[in-house]
Amino acid sequence: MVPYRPEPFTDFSNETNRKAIEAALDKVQAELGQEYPLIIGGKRVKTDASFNSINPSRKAEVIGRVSKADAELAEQAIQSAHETFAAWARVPVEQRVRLLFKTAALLRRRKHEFSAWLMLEAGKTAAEADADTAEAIDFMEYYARQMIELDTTAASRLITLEGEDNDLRYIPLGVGVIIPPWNFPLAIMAGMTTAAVVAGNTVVLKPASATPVIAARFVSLLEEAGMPPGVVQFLPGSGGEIGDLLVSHPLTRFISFTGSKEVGLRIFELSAKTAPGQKWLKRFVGELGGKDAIIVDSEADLEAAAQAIVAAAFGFSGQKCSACSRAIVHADVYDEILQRCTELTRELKVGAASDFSSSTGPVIDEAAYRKISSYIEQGKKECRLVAGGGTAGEKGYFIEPTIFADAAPDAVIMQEEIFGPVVVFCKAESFEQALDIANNTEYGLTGSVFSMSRSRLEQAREQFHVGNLYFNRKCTGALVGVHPFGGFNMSGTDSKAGGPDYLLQFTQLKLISEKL
Ligand SMILES: NC(=O)c1ccc[n+]([C@@H]2O[C@H](COP(=O)([O-])OP(=O)(O)OC[C@H]3O[C@@H](n4cnc5c(N)ncnc54)[C@H](O)[C@@H]3O)[C@@H](O)[C@H]2O)c1
Ligand SMILES: N[C@@H](CCC=O)C(=O)O
Repeated sequence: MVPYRPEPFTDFSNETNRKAIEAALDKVQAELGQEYPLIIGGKRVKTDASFNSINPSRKAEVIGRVSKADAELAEQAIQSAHETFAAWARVPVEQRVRLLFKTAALLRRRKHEFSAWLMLEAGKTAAEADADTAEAIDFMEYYARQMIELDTTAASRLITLEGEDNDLRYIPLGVGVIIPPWNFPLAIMAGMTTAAVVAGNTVVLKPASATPVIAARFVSLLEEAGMPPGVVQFLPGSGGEIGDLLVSHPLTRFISFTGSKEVGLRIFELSAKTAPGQKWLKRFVGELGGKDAIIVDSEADLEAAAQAIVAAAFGFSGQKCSACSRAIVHADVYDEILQRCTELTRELKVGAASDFSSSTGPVIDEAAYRKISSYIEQGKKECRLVAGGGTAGEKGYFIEPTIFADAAPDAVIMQEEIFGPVVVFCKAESFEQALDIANNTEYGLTGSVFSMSRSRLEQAREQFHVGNLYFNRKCTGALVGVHPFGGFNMSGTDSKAGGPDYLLQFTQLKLISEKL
């Protein structure tokens, strides 16, 4: 087994690669409109109730028609996962690990196809889609190795005592409910699902309603790689309709959620209640929102800072929990940075994600379009609009990359997660004040500091309270195994996805001691 290394990104300026993704787009385009049933116990279940997944770049285009689970089918899914758990938990680790290696290999061979699905269903440009697919591969490659590490080293960490044979092993928890977001609809969904599965759990996967087709295709890939029936139930449906049942069910042992603070808090509170017949404390793993800031010090590489702000603010139209939604800039360099960011932003082209000339695509759906548009109106009341602000909702959900300036630290658009292509500039009179402004939201996910001063970087290392802190680089783009990902406060339980401790959340430790 070779050491883990992150999957290289694809250079689409290379003609061969460009032709490959274009061919994949043609192939996927021809497969649009298919029906996607639920999968319970390995059986396909087609329901009368269904919903369409649409292309946010061309909202008249149906990506697929997806069956919709109701309470009865959610109950069946939990029961199926429960019935399968005993057998799956006994499958040797090397077989569970092999499932992830084989799935990663299948995905690697078909990565442009899956990236094409991401371009059409999630509105990701080729580069953003490729990064999402690469991260899905990385999660599986990394968690497979982590599971081997846990399984082979646990007992060796015990203090040996003469006259005793002591064994320590990581065993699974039970039935997990996996609830991923739509914004990394392959990577985060796959990472959450396969981490739980490789640890020996069985799961009910409720995909995000905006991106169920990519999830369906990933589950099929797991089956192709040899996953037994009943290990993963595929249960698309309204979170509002079946979410509470899944979360509060007595057979649910843990919930792994990635999404908004609002929904995450609801699930966290619900999971704390003990249902009749429940005989464990449910575990909640939650990765929630962010209001991430890039601080630019008076002594900084201003061009690098401006490039990073624009890339982190408008990549995937700002629809990343790690996005730079606040630029906190020292007064000495404020006007210069703002000017440069404005220039760079005006060079961006918003368009259909499958149009290779687009710098960024649409936002995900009507609700997001309306929410971001309302924040833009709020920003016009609170701040100075410097770039963008335009919207175009006729064909798709397009919003111009938007810059606001001169915000007060407690402005609404400086405090609340917008989750769109909007960045707000705020002036700081000192580095200390910049840190105070950066720390003054309820979140704590990512942040960056641009400074050439070692003492200020060290001050930020201690005082900038975020789970992923970057120096002199953008605040998005964590790599699996390199930048374990998760944050503080209302950004969640800091599960550190892609990190050495992540699998621990889906296992429990058993000690067996024998007197010799
Ligand atoms: N911290 C991270 O690692 C991370 C990563 C990606 C996204 N996010 C956050 O996710 C949010 C955007 O994603 P989103 O719009 O999908 O979030 P969301 O909270 O609207 O939905 C997340 C998931 O929860 C489901 N859901 C909705 N209501 C539910 C309910 N009542 N019960 C059970 N499930 C329910 C949705 O169908 C979806 O699958 C942003 O806040 C972003 O910051 C965080
Ligand atoms: N892990 C991703 C963000 C995931 C949330 O949307 C990054 O580091 O940019």
